[in-house]
Amino acid sequence: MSHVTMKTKEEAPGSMKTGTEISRQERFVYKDDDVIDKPFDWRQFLRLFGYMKPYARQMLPLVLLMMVLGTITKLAVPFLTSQAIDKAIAPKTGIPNPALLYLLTAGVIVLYIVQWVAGVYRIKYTNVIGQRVIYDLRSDLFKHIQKLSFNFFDKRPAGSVLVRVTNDINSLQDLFTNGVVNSIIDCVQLAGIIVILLALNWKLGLAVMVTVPIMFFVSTKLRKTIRVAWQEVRIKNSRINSHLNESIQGIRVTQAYTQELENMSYFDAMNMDSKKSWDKASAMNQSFGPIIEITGGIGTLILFWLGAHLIQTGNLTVGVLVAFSTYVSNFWDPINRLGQTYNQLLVAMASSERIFEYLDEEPLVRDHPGAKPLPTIRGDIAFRKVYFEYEKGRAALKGIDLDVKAGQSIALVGHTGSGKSTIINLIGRFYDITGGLITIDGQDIREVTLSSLRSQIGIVLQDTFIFSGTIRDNIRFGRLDATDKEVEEAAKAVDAHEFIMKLPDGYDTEVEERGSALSMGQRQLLSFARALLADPRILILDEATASIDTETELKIQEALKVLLKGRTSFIVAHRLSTIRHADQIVVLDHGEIKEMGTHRELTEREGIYNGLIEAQFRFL
Ligand SMILES: Nc1ncnc2c1ncn2[C@@H]1O[C@H](COP(=O)(O)OP(=O)(O)OP(=O)(O)O)[C@@H](O)[C@H]1O
Repeated sequence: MSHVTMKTKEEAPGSMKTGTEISRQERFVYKDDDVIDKPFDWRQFLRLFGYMKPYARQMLPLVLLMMVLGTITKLAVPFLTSQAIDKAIAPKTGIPNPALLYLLTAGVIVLYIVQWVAGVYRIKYTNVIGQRVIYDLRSDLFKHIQKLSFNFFDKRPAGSVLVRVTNDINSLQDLFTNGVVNSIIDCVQLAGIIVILLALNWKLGLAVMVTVPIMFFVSTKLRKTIRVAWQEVRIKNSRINSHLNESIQGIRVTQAYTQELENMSYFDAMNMDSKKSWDKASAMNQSFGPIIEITGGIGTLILFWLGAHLIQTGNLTVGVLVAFSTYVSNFWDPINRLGQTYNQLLVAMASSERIFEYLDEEPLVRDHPGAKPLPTIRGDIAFRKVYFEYEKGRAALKGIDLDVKAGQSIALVGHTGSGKSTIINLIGRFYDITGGLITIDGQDIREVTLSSLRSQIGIVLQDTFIFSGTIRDNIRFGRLDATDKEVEEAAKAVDAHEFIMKLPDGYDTEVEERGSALSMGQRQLLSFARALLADPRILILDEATASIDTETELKIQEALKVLLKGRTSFIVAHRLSTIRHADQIVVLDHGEIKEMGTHRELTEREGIYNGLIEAQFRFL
């Protein structure tokens, strides 16, 4: 793996870079694969083809039957043609045999029909198998990615995850729908042609095939470079996709900073890069065609030269020569296709390696063996000497001790980066602590099942994620079996009902992903309703920092009171009104608790809290 950065111009050693150059060159960094030519990995190959297993029994026999029928009929036609020439049109006796000619012609027609029907059904069944395999792979991958822990997503841009679920899976599609079956057909056909050629006239057969090893050698060498070139195209496209995803997600910031032109020129460079690599690979690919044609031409030359000689010496009939020429022309196609399938297979192996890498990624946070479901909780939470680091050697929390009684509300305050979000991430076990113990009602949270723990914790994040769908669906996300009435009651309780009813279709108004048509305050109220509907014993809330008008602020404060009532709550608090009402305020600094107490207790001290409060007032 390597970091790939776009460079707009070559850096001269020791040259000075301007700010613009630095930002243009190093602004976007995407993690790509290197173009590597790995030895064939049989275990991975078997794992990949294991996906065909569930369908092999039902459909593979049918596919094989169609394949055999198709191949036999294809190979039989030239033979019948040779018989028609030698026995019906120009037999040794000199008397043509029209009856036999009609019979053989009818035979050829029947063979073509069988070949056509077999082809139609073979394609139909292989497509079904291929599509099912792709469906299974895609859904396995999606299911697995959903289970992966936060740390997995911390390390990867969304675009690159997206590329694996889309591009990499798609690149397997061709192999499964065409490649596999076609290559079996090609092998059978090739073997059939070789046997027939040798049986018809072994001398001529061997002479025609003399070019095969030469062609094989040349093409193997060439294909390797072609394959690497195509791999490069794939990597460049994958980088474009990552960048596209990032650009669209960040379009508002781009426009706000009027960076559109910069972005366009960066994208242009990427696009051009991709086009160039495509041109290169495609030109290389085209060079392969003439090699096959020249070899085929040499084969045909040998055939007619030696064939004519053999006919003159009475060792070959015209019919056999005609059959030979058809077989020989059918000989190069399978060889060509086999080479292509081999390339396709190697590309698929590279893709499947990337897919399996994700599938093999174990969620860091998972149920321990013997984990029991957490019974319905009261909501006592305790932190005992809790240590945590996201990256080895960089402690984010250092020995946190905290006791929270059921029903209490805790406000977490502190400078940016002091560890507030980290604490709330640990309660829901989105990361596992590196030292110490966190208990809920006296139970170590690592000893209970994740689903039983998380289902009893409600989380309202600062970035309130609204999914595409109706307002009703978005609130119901808190508890999927809630009735419409319950959804509306939750909305009423947090005072969201009024604004929802003003929307064009009320609760049935469709909102786009991220709820961009809603205001920040509205999104927040919706997420409160969602959390209220879930009715968790423990509530975690990352308060939005964005300033909202006083009226909405009051609304949110009222909604919060409803939401927090009777629940243990942790709030990353930014507003004085929220902080003041908390039962305990925990002041964090560089991952440690520096002060703890009620608002009154803390304001009486000359500590960090006082400094934070004063700073807030200074800006008012
Ligand atoms: N996903 C992550 N990977 C690595 N380090 C992280 C990650 N998230 C946070 N950190 C680091 O852990 C420390 C604590 O971060 P945390 O997000 O808990 O701070 P915070 O108090 O919530 O800050 P803010 O008020 O700015 O949200 C910081 O030094 C931060 O850089």
